[in-house]
Amino acid sequence: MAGALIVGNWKMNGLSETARALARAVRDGAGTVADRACLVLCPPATVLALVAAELNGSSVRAGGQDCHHKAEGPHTGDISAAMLKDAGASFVILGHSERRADHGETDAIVAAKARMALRFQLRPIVCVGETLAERDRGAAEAVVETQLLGSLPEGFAEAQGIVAYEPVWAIGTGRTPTRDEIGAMHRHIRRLLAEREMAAVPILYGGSVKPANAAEILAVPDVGGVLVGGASLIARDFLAIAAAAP
Ligand SMILES: O=C(CO)COP(=O)(O)O
Repeated sequence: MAGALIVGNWKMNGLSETARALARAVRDGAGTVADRACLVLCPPATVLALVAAELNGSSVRAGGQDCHHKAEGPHTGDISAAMLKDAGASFVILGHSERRADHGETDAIVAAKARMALRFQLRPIVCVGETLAERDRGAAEAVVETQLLGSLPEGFAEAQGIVAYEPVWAIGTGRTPTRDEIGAMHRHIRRLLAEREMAAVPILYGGSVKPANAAEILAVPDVGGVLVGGASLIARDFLAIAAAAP
């Protein structure tokens, strides 16, 4: 896979008709950015199979937003890595801050989920990021380091795992870190990965990425792509973000 990874996290948005139309519009526009970006759509699990069917035969891939840390069993309401794979996913977002906050996901659980993803040939996108309070007290790098080291399983780099840096205070707020702040954190993550022989792992930035700031963010050294929430629900905006890849 060459070029920047542009991943759309639809979160809890998308019924069949809108999901199908959005997937189709992204698929139809993907050709114009194929030379510099790889597109991935992560819809809710209920529409994953129909999104994957729309994307079939195109360069755009589908992904899940979470998977369980066990392979199968008595876990009412949960979705396994094998189910995501079966529905057409090739990626899965793990440890998103909304899940860490709403579902008490610890680093150890995120690592166990990532292990499942690897077992079922899904590329895990493991999210890390500090809160505003943590940044304000100068703990951002330490927090991200702890999350990173606790959340990545053995074999992560070999299975083409991906890390996403998403400062919690930038998600859905319209507020983004400066270029220097993004660069410093990505450099920090790059060094931590390199020390563990994971230098090739792509590092995405996420948090209020829009067409207006995408070019600036994607040009920051060590930014290998973006994880897009709100703007991924509008095909034109998502494709404009992809077109901003250098
Ligand atoms: O959480 C995000 C992607 O996973 C970012 O969301 P927004 O792009 O809506 O800020």
